[in-house]
Amino acid sequence: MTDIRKIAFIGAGNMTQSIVGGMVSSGYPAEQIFVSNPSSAKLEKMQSTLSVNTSQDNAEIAQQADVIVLAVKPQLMKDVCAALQASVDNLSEKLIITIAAGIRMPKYRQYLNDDIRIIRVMPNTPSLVSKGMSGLVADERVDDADKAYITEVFDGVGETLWVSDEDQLDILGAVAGSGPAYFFEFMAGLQKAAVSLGFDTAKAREMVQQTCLGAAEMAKASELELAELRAQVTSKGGSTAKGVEAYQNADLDGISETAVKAAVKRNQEMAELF
Ligand SMILES: NC(=O)C1=CN([C@@H]2O[C@H](COP(=O)(O)OP(=O)(O)OC[C@H]3O[C@@H](n4cnc5c(N)ncnc54)[C@H](OP(=O)(O)O)[C@@H]3O)[C@@H](O)[C@H]2O)C=CC1
Ligand SMILES: O=C(O)[C@@H]1CCC=N1
Repeated sequence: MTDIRKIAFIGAGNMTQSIVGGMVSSGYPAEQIFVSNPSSAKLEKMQSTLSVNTSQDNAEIAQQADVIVLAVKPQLMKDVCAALQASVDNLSEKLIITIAAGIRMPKYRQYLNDDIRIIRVMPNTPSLVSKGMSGLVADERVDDADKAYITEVFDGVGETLWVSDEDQLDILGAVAGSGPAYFFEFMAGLQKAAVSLGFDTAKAREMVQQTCLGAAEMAKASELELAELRAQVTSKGGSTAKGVEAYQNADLDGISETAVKAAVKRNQEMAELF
């Protein structure tokens, strides 16, 4: 990192723990990271495992930070922002990052202040193991130094993709933000199948996770189309063809499209609701 700023995470939930864990592993100085949460257990864990600064007072850490990351559930965002607006000086001098799904930038200007510099980031939990995929979109008031800073932070925990507008961020969120959940669902199904045929859970899990990891790494390393990689596994008249046929008969592509569209729709609904 070339540009180290004091960064305060409001909310110490799953996503903050993934991002901060990945940041510390990638060398971001823990003493420049602040995390707040109403209850203490998650803070104590983060303090002891990552040596970051913690507080149960959002305003206290926001006040001293250069960058504020809003990482609470969308339904709490309005109240959390209102409390910050009432208690933190010079909000417009700070860079505001929000990772909440759905809620659009004009709402934050309404809740915080008209002059804020704001970037929306849509990360995912594999940030914890530095394999995250984060989408970003910035308000026009954000300058190149802010963009470079936040790109470097999220590149440190995986890969980043800037998108042109918030509609695209909703789609990216439905694919990459939610994607790990779809993937775990699929993995759990494979694991259950192995168990139902006689393997114990530990062995079933090992074979599923290593297979998925290998396939994902191969897809990333290869320039071949995914269909070609699939064809390489599928011997003519062999066993894979029968398995793939079962997935195709159940319309796996159609299921994925339905899932992504449902998640996009919910992002749009949350934009209206919160
Ligand atoms: N999880 C994911 O994969 C992704 C999540 N996101 C977004 O990240 C945000 C957080 O999600 P996630 O981490 O999963 O949610 P979690 O519920 O795990 O975390 C939210 C945290 O906020 C805390 N909190 C509640 N009230 C306040 C408050 N007033 N001030 C400060 N903190 C508060 C909660 O504390 P307590 O538990 O003690 O009440 C909890 O620790 C959401 O907006 C979501 O849309 C985006 C991309 C991916
Ligand atoms: O489920 C959610 O709303 C958030 C956004 C992407 C992943 N989790």
